[in-house]
This record gives sequence, C-alpha cells and structure tokens, in this order.
Amino acid sequence: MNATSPQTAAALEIRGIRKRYGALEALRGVSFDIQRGEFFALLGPNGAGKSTLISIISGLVRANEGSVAVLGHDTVGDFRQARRLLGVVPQELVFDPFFKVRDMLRIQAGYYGCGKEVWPWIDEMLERLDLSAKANASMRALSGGMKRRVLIAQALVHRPPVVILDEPTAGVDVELRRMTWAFMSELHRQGTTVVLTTHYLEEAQELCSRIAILDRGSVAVIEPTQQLLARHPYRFLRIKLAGDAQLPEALRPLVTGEVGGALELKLETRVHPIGGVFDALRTAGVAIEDVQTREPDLEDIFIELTGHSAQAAAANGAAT
Ligand SMILES: Nc1ncnc2c1ncn2[C@@H]1O[C@H](COP(=O)(O)OP(=O)(O)OP(=O)(O)O)[C@@H](O)[C@H]1O
Repeated sequence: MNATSPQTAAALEIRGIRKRYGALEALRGVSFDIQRGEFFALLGPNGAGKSTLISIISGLVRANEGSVAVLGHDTVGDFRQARRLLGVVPQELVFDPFFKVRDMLRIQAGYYGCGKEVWPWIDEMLERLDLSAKANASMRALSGGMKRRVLIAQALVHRPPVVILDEPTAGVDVELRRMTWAFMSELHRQGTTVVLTTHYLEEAQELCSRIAILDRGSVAVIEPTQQLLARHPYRFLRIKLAGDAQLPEALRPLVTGEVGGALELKLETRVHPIGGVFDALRTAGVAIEDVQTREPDLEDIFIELTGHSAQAAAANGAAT
C-alpha cells in the first residue's frame, strides 16, 4: 500500500516507528519526513537508535509499530520497489572476502536488474572514490577505509534517488573524507536525496541543510541547521590571563573549561554582554594576555541537548 502518491511523496515518510528488543525500547514512536533533494543529518549519541531506524527503512529489521515509505512506496508492502529506490551504506563492514572489487559491484548491480549499462558508472565511482587501482584486488586485501568506500559504491550501483549513509567516514582519513563528501555533494546537486549519520558534527554542519537529533529512541530536535545554530543565543569567550592572575569570583560560574591554557567562558548573549566581563576584569585589576570569541557550533548544541559529546560518543564507538 502506498502512503502517498509516488509522484508527490516525500523521499522518506517515517510514521510512528516503535522498535523493542526485549525489554529495551530502541525507538519510541519516531515520525518525520525527509523531503526530496534534502541533504539531511541524523545525529545522536551511541545507542540513540539511528542504526535501528536505518535498518527499518532498509527493510532489514521489522518495526513493532509504524511505517516507512520511500518516495511513496511502503518498505513492507511494496518492499521491492522501495528497496530499488534506496541505496544504503551500512555501518558494519560485511562482504565476501574473496570477491574482487569490480566483480562484486557488477554482481551487486545484477541484484537490482542492472546489466552492462552500469559498468561505466561503476568505473566512474571507483575513480571518484580513489579505488581504481584496487578494482581487481580481492576485498580481503583492502584496508578498512577502502572497504568502507567500496560499500559506498555498492550502495550506489543502481543509481538510487535516495541514499542513506550510516557513519560512512568512520576510520577514513581527512583527505578521503573530503573526497567522499565532494562526490556525495555532486550527487546531491544532481537531485539525489542524501541522509547521513556521523559523529563528525562539523561534517553535518557543513553539508546538511536540516538535522534531526535522536536521543534514547525519540526525536529530540528536528530543524534546519542554520535555525538550530541561531536558536542558541550564547557565545564562548576564551581568556588567557597574564602571569598567575586569577579570574574574579563573579565570573567563575561562567567557566566551562580550559583550552590551551585559556579559560573558556559561556556567555548568554542577553545576560552577559562581553563588555561586562571586561569591566569585571578591569575592576578587579586582572591583566589579560589574549582573548578570543567563538560562536556555538553543533557540538555545543549536541552536548546541551543530549548531555553527551559526539566526539566522546565516537571514541566509545571506536572502542567497542
Ligand atoms: N539486534 C539487537 N538486539 C538487541 N538490542 C539491540 C539490537 N540492535 C540494537 N540494539 C539496541 O538498541 C539501541 C539502539 O541501537 P542503535 O545501534 O540503533 O543505536 P545508534 O544510535 O545507531 O548507535 P551508534 O551511534 O553506536 O551506532 C541500543 O541500546 C542497542 O544496544
């Protein structure tokens, strides 16, 4: 059954999804739409339910309640069509170690009913993902970062209009991350809807026009990126005091941390104008060596909303 007419439907319609694993409720009634042509980030701390939601969208895991439609095609009732419209890059690296890279991609294309007509596209992807030199290597001979890029190519063989990437740049070095994102941005400019999860919040901030933050199985926030950043009316002031000067008592509650020998103060724009901080320092006779201001970024907002650092979440994830 189609949720909406496929001509007008959103790229993804997620309605009232609940998923239980025994006593654990991994998703507690998640509903939102992702529009066609969006570059959308799905964020959240470890265990928030992102991968579970992606597995449900892919049709790999059944929800206890709710429905998902891809461009109007229900992922259960109309599984084949929904699956054909979707490309998913999974978080886990799973494939047959004995296949050669190019052969595996051609076989994958065959699963979607695609033949030789996609072979030039496969070679183009290998080129764009810096894998051409490995086209005839067997999968087991690749590094973790290379395997992850093969998974990206595998998800795109049938040129799906909606692409979901679950942590596609985990374990990939900075230059290759840039290359991967340049490729995804180009597909996005050509009309592909792109959804990603990442622990690198600066990636989400740079690439995505809208962000959902999942926390303990519920949507904590869903907003355009710029609006989310603008909604937090505070900034950070980093002050390096001269010599062994001490911060005046009145300013101490504002300190959130220490960075490179400088104290970082969080200033609510309306309550603590920067001028007031300088007045307090001057009155107390405290000399300053250096001062910098910093606008809040997604990492700050993420911590505020979930109580976790995304970088700490990434480190925990890497350790498990
Ligand atoms: N197959 C499973 N059986 C039991 N519990 C599961 C299963 N898959 C996930 N969970 C649990 O469901 C919750 C959500 O997990 P999920 O992997 O969806 O989170 P996530 O947001 O993707 O986390 P991460 O950022 O670490 O990938 C976690 O508490 C997890 O332990």
